[in-house]
Amino acid sequence: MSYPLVSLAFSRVAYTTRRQMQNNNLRRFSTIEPFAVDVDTNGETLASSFNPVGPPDFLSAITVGESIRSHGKNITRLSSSPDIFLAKDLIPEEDRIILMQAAQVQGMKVAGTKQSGENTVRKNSYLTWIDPFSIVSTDEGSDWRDAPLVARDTIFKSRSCFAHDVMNDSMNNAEIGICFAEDLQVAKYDKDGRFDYHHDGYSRYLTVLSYLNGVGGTYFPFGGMKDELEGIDFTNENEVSVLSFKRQLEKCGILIVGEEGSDAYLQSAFMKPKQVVQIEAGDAIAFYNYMPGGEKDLRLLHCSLPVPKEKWISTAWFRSDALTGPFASFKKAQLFESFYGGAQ
Ligand SMILES: O=C(O)CCC(=O)C(=O)O
Ligand SMILES: [Fe+2]
Repeated sequence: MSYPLVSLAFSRVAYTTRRQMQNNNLRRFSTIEPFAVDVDTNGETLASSFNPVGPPDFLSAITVGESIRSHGKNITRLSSSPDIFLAKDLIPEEDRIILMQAAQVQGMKVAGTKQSGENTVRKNSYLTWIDPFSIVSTDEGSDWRDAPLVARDTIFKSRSCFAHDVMNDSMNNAEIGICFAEDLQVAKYDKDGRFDYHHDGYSRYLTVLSYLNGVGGTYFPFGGMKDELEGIDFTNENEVSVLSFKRQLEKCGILIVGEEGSDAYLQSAFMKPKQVVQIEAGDAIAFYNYMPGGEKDLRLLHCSLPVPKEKWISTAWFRSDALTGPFASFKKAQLFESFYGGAQ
């Protein structure tokens, strides 16, 4: 039995497993709701909630403000729809020092991500990438030479805590067609450095951002705004119209602050957050940038506000070219079938 290729002509493919098709001899598709699978068996309930580009089940299960302990870390849900989590103490101090030293030794480039046109959206910001698999000798005794090991460990912890089981399995099996991790990015902002509103894009379905020196400044205008956002299709808008919508809101979003405190940010008229979350050095936030159907979720727009002092972060990005974009539903049905299909 093959997949209903005819449905591929539509931008949405029915999320119907092969087993279901065999059982029901049915081909269902919808151009409105790709995951509206009728629920009449446990298998189908599982299918309708199966979202490999979302949080793992143990995190999906917790509500905003609730914490759990998993993989040795304390994880709290900061927002639901969009999903944002906080992990305490993801990177220990000695590893943070190694990453910052290695970035400097390796050399950091001016970060100049371009938006359309010539405007660069980052200011006073520098970055480098730490290759987790570069072969290094520790003979010479410099701590920063351990950086690849630290990068590997950081990426591994990030995905163990935050990637869906299916994605972790795929990464364990090096199925890069489904999911892979980028090298670890280390970025530094000088005082007044910033990174304007953006969506992480490039099929980066999961971002795990760790604060290396305890300075925050990350702002999610639509974090923690589930009810206010009811009925708005954030996949059909463009970033400009989404941001103009934001301007209508009196108070919105989640601001992450560190040891620098919130005053510097709140004095600017730039934004009025609904919630301020305090982080410490070593803490990490994780967020999921794509909808189950593969569309960019613009509720995950975020920025780094201009920082009052030097700021260091490292970022682990997990990408799925297969599960973002127009054929995501099709690929997801295939994945569901291979992971859960046999169990029914
Ligand atoms: O520096 C921050 O707080 C945000 C960084 C960020 O959004 C990115 O690197 O994509
Ligand atoms: Fe970002």
